[in-house]
Amino acid sequence: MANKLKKKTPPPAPDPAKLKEDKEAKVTVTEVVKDERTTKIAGAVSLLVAIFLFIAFTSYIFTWKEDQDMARLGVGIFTADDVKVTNLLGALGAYISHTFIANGFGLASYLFCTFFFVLGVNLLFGKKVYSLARNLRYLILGLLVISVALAFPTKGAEFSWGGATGEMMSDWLVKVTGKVGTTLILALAVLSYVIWRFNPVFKMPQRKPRTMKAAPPPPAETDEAEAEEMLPVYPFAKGDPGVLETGDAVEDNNNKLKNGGKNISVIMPKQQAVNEDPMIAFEVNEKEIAEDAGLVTAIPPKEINDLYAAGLMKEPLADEEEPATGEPVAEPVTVKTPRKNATPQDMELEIKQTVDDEIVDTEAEADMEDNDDAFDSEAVDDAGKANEEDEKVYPFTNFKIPDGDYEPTLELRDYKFPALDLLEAHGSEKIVHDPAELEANKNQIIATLKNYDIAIQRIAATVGPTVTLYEIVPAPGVRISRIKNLEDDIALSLAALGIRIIAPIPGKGTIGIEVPNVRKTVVSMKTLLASDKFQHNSFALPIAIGKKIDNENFIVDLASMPHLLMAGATGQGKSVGINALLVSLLYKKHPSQLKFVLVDPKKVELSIYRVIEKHFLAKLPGEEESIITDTKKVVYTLNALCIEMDNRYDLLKEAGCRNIKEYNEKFVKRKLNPQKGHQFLPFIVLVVDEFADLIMTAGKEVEMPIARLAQLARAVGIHLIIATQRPSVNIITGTIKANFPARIAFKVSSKIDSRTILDAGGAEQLIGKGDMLVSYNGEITRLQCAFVDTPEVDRVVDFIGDQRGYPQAFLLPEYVDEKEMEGKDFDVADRDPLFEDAARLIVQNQMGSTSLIQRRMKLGYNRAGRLMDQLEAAGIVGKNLGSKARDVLVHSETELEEILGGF
Ligand SMILES: Nc1ncnc2c1ncn2[C@@H]1O[C@H](COP(=O)(O)OP(=O)(O)OP(=O)(O)O)[C@@H](O)[C@H]1O
Repeated sequence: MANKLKKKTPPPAPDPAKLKEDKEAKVTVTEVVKDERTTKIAGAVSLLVAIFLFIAFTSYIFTWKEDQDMARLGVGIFTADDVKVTNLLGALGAYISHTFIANGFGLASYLFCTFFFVLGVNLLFGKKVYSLARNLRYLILGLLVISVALAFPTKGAEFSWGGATGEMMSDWLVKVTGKVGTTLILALAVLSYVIWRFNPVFKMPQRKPRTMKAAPPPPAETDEAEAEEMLPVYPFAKGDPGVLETGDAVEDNNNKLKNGGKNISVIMPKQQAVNEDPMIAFEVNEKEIAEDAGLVTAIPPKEINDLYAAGLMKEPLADEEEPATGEPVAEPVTVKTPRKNATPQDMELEIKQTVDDEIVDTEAEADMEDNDDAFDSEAVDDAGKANEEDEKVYPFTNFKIPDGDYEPTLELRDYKFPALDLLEAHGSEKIVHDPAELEANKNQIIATLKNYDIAIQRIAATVGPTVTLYEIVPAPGVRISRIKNLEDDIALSLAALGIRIIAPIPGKGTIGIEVPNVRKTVVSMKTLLASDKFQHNSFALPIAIGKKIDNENFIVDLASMPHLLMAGATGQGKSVGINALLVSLLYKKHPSQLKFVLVDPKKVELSIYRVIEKHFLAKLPGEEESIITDTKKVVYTLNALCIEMDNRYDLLKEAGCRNIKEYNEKFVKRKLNPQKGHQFLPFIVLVVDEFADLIMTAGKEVEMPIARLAQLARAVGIHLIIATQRPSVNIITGTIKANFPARIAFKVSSKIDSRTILDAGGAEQLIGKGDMLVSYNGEITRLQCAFVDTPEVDRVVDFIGDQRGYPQAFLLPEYVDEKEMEGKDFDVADRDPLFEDAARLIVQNQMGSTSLIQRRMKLGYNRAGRLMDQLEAAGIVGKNLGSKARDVLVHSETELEEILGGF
């Protein structure tokens, strides 16, 4: 040691000339002003001024009497010899307080403290923590309103509550409007100021959330500053919505967090808050976070026990369970906040742009009305004036119909599409942001990870209607599987049900943690249907299902799905989901284009649609009820649908078309002869509300036709929506599953059920009430299902049902149970009831073709073949000639009537 000390030689003295030269070259006044330290010092000074004013003013309230004589000396107070002031801040405090309070604005002068505080914080932290412009507006208006409001009722009092300015303005007001007028004006002004400044959401202090709706309405010319006013507010930063930095403890009652927010900066990106889908970027100061690591242990043992009891401890998801959250809508855009004196700890404003652009702000709601009109009139226009234009785009069919072409809607040409105002917005359409909740969850996630020595680079949040997605970018070298294995720990530390970890989010290189929001937002059907994506798409069967986490509307084409399997435990939103699908189709399709076959073993869920029987429903010939509830009838109906499918395939084959779209186009262009059985083919959507019930009672009899339809019916425009409460393997068999690539899972009771429906876990962790996972196109997306209430559906179907419909429901082909017909084939007495009709058809057309009977009489192949055999036996047609049509032996109808009369 001694040696070392000895060896240590003093550094060589710097060359003074050189030093001088350097200094002169580097330091300029501008640089001093721009220097980060100068700004920080200015910030500190400003904060000091705020504190100084606060103490001086407060002290003045108690000492003004003693000090007022001194204060009246003006600046002389600083030079007079015998000055004795009692203000805590001495002569300066007394003088300034007197100037601000007595000569100025009375107690409203406290607003100056907030102004300097805001200025100080902004300068000190080198960023726009609070909006200065907004505070300036609050200050100016507050000074005017508060000073007059205080001066008026306290006129004549010893203490100058409203200051000289307040008194002067109050006197003037009294002179102009009288005492009563002044009272009213002031009451109004104070009320308006309070509403503007502390808006009504502050009435709920238990959570202190702030919705977008709660933001003050922006003035006509919305600028950046105004936009900021719509940002959420931190509880402790009351009145300074938007941004938080270095907050003290953010305490969330639900999460029992203590001391969560220190040294973490949060920026609420204003642009997104105004639009929708805010991406809230948290920047993490890792060094300091280490101190927060103890947070997890802050959960009391009792709560941990509760969480165990609530079943929160669960196995981590297996690899193949990891679902994709939505399509990669747009890559996050990173915008460096333009500001001076950037330091390594500086924040970045990360904005995740979304595709969708409606909802969330109040403006969108106002637009809704316009959308209603546009949507409505467009549909009615298209339907009603179809033949007034030379060439028109047929409503929602996506092909053009020139003059002279067949118009399928002609029979119901006055049909009016339901208007959007039949639906409700369901109160809050606004995504609720609770910054305290976000902050607390973020801190918990970081702290939990930190506990396991997992460092992260960044964490960002996307607030959805039901859940918030926290995206984590782990530090280089961190194994993803480690984070995945912490699912239970994170769920435990957040004390919330329904947490899912997606590691990694496909295509993004981040890890997602979905945490349910404390306050959830209802996604109304109305918003979805009013959206541009729904109104202007080229889908054959557009269905609005719900909203993704990033608030993008999930609107897809049922025709390309092409069938949908829905499962979910009872009470989790299945029926609402089915109604949402049906209502979206009713809003987009003309009765000539779409028919529903509704199967409802529960007998109550779909009966509401009975009133649209003559417009949109299909049923078996001779049936009273159009909603099928009886299992036997369901079997008949499914088989009838199979016959319809076969018949349609025959038609398509004959027309040389590959699918229903080509066929209908050809038919509309009058290239197909209706005399040969051709007709415009509407889409048919089969909806089964409780599939499990059917399988239990009819088993294979139901499963087989369903599987057949699912395999083949797509090209001929028959689509299936099958829902079940019990997604067990004996209900959703391999055959069914294989043919339903698109599946929806509402909350289910077990992971096994989730695997049965989605081939992946996750649905057991949903939170119910329309929270769902959709497996579509190989991706699993979490959605909040659109909500449409029964009264709304009632209004829509009544609106349709009140209009003129077809004379009867769309008739499906008749199905006769083969077993019932056995042994009756050639018994003349037991001849098929349709024998005479078939005979007339054959004689009229002079064509002994089984497929003609099949198509025109809407019969299955077997029954048509049997009829043909009976016709042969009766001598009406000749022998079977293989692929060629049989000879017709009766050449006129008179001759036929004679033969028939003889039987
Ligand atoms: N998308 C949604 N948004 C908000 N709340 C919903 C949503 N879907 C369902 N709910 C709530 O959940 C309740 C139950 O929904 P629903 O009747 O659709 O359940 P279900 O799964 O069909 O039940 P069941 O199988 O017993 O008929 C509804 O009354 C509603 O309050």
